[in-house]
Amino acid sequence: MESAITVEGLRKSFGSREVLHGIDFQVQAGSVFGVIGPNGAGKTTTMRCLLDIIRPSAGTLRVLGQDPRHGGPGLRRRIGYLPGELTLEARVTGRRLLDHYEAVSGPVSPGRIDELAERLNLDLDRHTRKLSKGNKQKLGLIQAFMHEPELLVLDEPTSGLDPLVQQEFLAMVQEARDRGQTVFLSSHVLSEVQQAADEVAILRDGRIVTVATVDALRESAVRHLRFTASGITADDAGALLGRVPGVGGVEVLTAGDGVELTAVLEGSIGPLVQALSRLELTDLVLEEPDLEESVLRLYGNNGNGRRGNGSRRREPQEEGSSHA
Ligand SMILES: Nc1ncnc2c1ncn2[C@@H]1O[C@H](COP(=O)(O)OP(=O)(O)OP(=O)(O)O)[C@@H](O)[C@H]1O
Repeated sequence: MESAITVEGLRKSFGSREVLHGIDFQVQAGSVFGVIGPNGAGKTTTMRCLLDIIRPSAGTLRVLGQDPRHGGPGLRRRIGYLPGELTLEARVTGRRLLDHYEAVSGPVSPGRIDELAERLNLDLDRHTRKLSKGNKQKLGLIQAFMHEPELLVLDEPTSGLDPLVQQEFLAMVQEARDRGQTVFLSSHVLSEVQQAADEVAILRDGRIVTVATVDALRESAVRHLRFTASGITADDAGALLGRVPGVGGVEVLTAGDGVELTAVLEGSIGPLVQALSRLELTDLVLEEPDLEESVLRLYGNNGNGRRGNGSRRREPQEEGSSHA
């Protein structure tokens, strides 16, 4: 598949301080690609290089088949950009401001602006200076989406939005993808990238820790499990669970008539279900895969991409007896 963005060996220094240390990734055309990372990881700097707002210190960039340095206004019109820090201090209404952006970004279908404003619940007749942070963000989203650009570059797009509007935004991203547009977005919240993106790059301290599909992240994710069972001792339940492949961190919370255990499952669920079928369960909770935890493990303690302490497995005897 054709790539909408190609980044090779991207480095950026501010003065003597290098903040991007050689980044490589590709965004396939028509896909949603999320970059996540903690504050200061380099997400905004990467986006600003892609838009030629700042110039890389080294590396090769291709955006919609062109070097952003030479793409000029023609390339710019093919991109919808939501900056991370949106400053809207003009004494004009939202509608006037969007008219101005339309003159710059190219034609917008009739009714499109009102449709987006309605979806995001934004009053376009209010002065932009008087808008709250969330409403300014909505205006920024409308100007990025309104001309249906081939590529959307969205820096922390849900910042300041309430949950209902966040859901509407995610629907807009899916629709853009369905129309064949490419979406490149950043966030420091994994859950929203996870909902929206096909692929995720994890950035930390100016380096890519990993690039993975959301499905792959989900498969490698850990799940937390809790159950209560009757007619079995804590030792036996602990020993049984301890023998199941992929199960670790077994803790026995209570022991009375029955037992309550918590554990962590990594990998396939099949062997666990088989083991549990031998118990008289009175309650069972298997949580959604915790991608946040997997990503933190991928960060590792030093962000070098090695897996952290995924195997917290102890001997069954120890598990069963030490907490009972
Ligand atoms: N114009 C600049 N001059 C000097 N340093 C800068 C400049 N812009 C960014 N930096 C530094 O580059 C590093 C990466 O910043 P960047 O804004 O790209 O991170 P980020 O991942 O977008 O973080 P956040 O989630 O906080 O927005 C930070 O250490 C930041 O202080």
